[in-house]
Amino acid sequence: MKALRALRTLSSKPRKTPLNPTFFHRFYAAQPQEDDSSHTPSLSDSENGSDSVFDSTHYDIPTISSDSKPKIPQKPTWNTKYRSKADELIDQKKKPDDLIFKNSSLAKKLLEAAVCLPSDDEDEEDEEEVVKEEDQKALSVGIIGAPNAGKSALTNYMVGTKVAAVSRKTNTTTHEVLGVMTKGDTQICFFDTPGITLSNRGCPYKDFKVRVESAWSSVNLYDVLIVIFDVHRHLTRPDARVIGLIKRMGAESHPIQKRVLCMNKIDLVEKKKDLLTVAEQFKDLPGYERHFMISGLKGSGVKDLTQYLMDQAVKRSWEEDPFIMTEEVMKNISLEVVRERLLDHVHQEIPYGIEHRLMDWKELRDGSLRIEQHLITPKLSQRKILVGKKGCKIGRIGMEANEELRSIFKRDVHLILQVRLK
Ligand SMILES: Nc1nc2c(ncn2[C@@H]2O[C@H](COP(=O)(O)OP(=O)(O)OP(=O)(O)O)[C@@H](O)[C@H]2O)c(=O)[nH]1
Repeated sequence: MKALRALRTLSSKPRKTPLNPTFFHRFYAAQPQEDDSSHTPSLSDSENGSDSVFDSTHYDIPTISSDSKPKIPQKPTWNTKYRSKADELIDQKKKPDDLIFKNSSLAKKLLEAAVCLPSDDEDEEDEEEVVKEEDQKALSVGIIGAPNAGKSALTNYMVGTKVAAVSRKTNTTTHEVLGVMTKGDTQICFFDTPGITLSNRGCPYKDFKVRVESAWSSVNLYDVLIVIFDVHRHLTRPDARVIGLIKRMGAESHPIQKRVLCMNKIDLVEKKKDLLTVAEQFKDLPGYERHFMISGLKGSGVKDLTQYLMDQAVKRSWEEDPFIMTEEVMKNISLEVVRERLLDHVHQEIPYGIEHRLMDWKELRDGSLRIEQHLITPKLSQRKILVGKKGCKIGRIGMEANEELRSIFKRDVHLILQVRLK
């Protein structure tokens, strides 16, 4: 939500569609916060020992400067004898058959692509051009689905950076996050709605209620609504509530909004004909303009979906500056990245109970970032699990997060994570 607000302020123009005015419960804050540890019962040194702190300067982490040393282009390491044999097989000169020719040229292209360095043309493709306001097109897209359906993973894949924590547990989307994809003259803003669910496992009731209400109230405000569900789960353990959601959203076509149904996680479905059975089940719903079979995590089918969305964009000036990643957004990303690592490494229900705060954010003279975050646990036992033996768990979380932040922000990052008791 903070990211959302921060990005909105970039635009001097008032937003035409008021997007989701509802108050979202904030699980964590992106603003550096006052350390109120003075108000909490103080810990003895042994309880709050140095192993509860991860400090990236204590580890041998490569720096941007060490990375940027000129790289000598690597020569292929294959044995030339085998290479010429492979060439021979691929060419199949003695059998000029159409299919063989197609396969061999495809295989050759793949080989070439695998060994060649990115060309200057590809670099240029990534460069964004200034698009005049009168030429701009825009689209707002909401993604709705049951918890764990893969909304965050799909958003991340399409936007291309970490905007929402993805995890194995449900209800990880604790606030609405805006992802912006700008390609050519078109800008698409994605709204990753918090899960609509009838089960409140893993999150307190009050929070749960706010989330459900806010998700429903935002549904009608988007130009396009993606209704997403986990098709693998649907085939193995169909959930009546998910079927209810799909049917409800597709019951009748919306006067303005276009709705599409996305069957996600197709990579997990072994028998592909099972997908057709599911498609058949929902094919008569008049509310959906298109059906897509996708894997938001692996990317299959996402290109078609993205193209469909690009085609829906209308002449409207962009809401967001495509060139700027504001500090506010960076702060949120730093929290999301750490949270994602946390969810990956701590398999108990702990991540939902801890408070996650950004305590300090500084851009240093050399351009690097110093980021300090605190993980505050309600129980000592939880703090111990998070810290791990001699600090190995928090160390691992910190190392991985530091590395990822460095690659997202393209600068050196000095990350400090402190685990402490409430
Ligand atoms: N194999 C596979 N796993 C996926 C796919 N999409 C998402 N996942 C996994 O499913 C889990 C849930 O994904 P999320 O993107 O966090 O789901 P969500 O709908 O945002 O979840 P909530 O925040 O709880 O509403 C994660 O472990 C993802 O890695 C997919 O296409 N294939």
